[in-house]
Amino acid sequence: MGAGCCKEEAIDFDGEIELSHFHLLRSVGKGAFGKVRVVQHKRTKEIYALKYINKTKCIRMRAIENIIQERRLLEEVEFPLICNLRYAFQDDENLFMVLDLMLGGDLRFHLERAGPMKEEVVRFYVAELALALDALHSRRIIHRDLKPDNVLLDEHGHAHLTDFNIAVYYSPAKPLLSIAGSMAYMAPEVLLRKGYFESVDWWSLGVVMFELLFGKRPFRGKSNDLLKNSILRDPLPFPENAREILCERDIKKRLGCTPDGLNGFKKHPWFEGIEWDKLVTKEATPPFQPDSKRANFDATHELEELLMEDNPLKAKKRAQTTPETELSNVLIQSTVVAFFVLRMIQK
Ligand SMILES: Nc1ncnc2c1ncn2[C@@H]1O[C@H](COP(=O)(O)OP(=O)(O)OP(=O)(O)O)[C@@H](O)[C@H]1O
Repeated sequence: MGAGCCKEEAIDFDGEIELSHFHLLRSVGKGAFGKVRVVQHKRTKEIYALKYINKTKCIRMRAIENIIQERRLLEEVEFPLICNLRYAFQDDENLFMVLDLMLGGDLRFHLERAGPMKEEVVRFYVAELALALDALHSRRIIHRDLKPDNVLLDEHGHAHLTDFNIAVYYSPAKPLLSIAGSMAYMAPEVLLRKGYFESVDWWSLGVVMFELLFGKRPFRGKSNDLLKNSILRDPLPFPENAREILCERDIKKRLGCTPDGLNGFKKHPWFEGIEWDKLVTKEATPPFQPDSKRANFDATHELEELLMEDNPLKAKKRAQTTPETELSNVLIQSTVVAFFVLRMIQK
């Protein structure tokens, strides 16, 4: 008879949330600082996405401030069309964020798989994203990185805004100056460095709308200078019936930025037929439902994890500190302190 070798340790679900509270399931994605996998809470059986970020890598890539900001913003925002944060915790190696699971894949994946989308499909996504942007802006948050890669579909086909890595709080009294985001989606006012507010997100939404409709971006260039030139000077690309919706260089005329804000946007004839109230509650039926029998993500992440992972994710008790973990914890703590001191000074 074999010895009883593998009895699972009792889990204290009433204590602080930690990795051992979850079953680790398949990998669904990989970002610049970490990976994303499906997890199931062992007690509630709820399924989530777990985003985990290696602390050492994060320090090496000078990204701690972004990660802290992402977590902080997500803790304050809860909206049906945003990929919400449910729990956050850490162990010695990783920072963990448990998010709503989006099984429908991101819009970049769908663009690459099926090419340009039908107008009614794009209209639906643009309308949902407009509501998500408005929810952020009403909390004085600018996303700054809206692009198809950062829009995730749930299993029914509703669009959710995600990736708050470079999102920021803003004050109407203090324009932002820093250049942040993916250049192809950047508004002219970011590139001109004259200061900007939330109008930049409405511009990016226009670029996304164009890309979903036509399968290519409206402004292109082989170098950053050429791309910048294209964004600042090329003729505005929209077809007449939707031209002034977005990608309008004059901020005063850009929909979403006009004095009637989101209402101006909702009233535009291109959105005729959209039932805005039903969108917020997700009662509207999406015009495209992702295929639940196929993986809606790049399966190489999973393969890579199986074949190449030399340090697979495991639930570990937080250790007696080693010099290395001590160093990363000290670095993280001092960055957190510096971050909040800086914010207080800025206020
Ligand atoms: N909540 C989620 N549900 C399902 N899949 C997700 C979820 N969040 C992310 N993913 C998948 O994981 C991939 C990586 O996401 P992640 O946010 O880590 O990286 P990223 O978008 O490159 O951002 P970052 O700039 O933070 O690295 C996404 O492209 C998406 O396919």
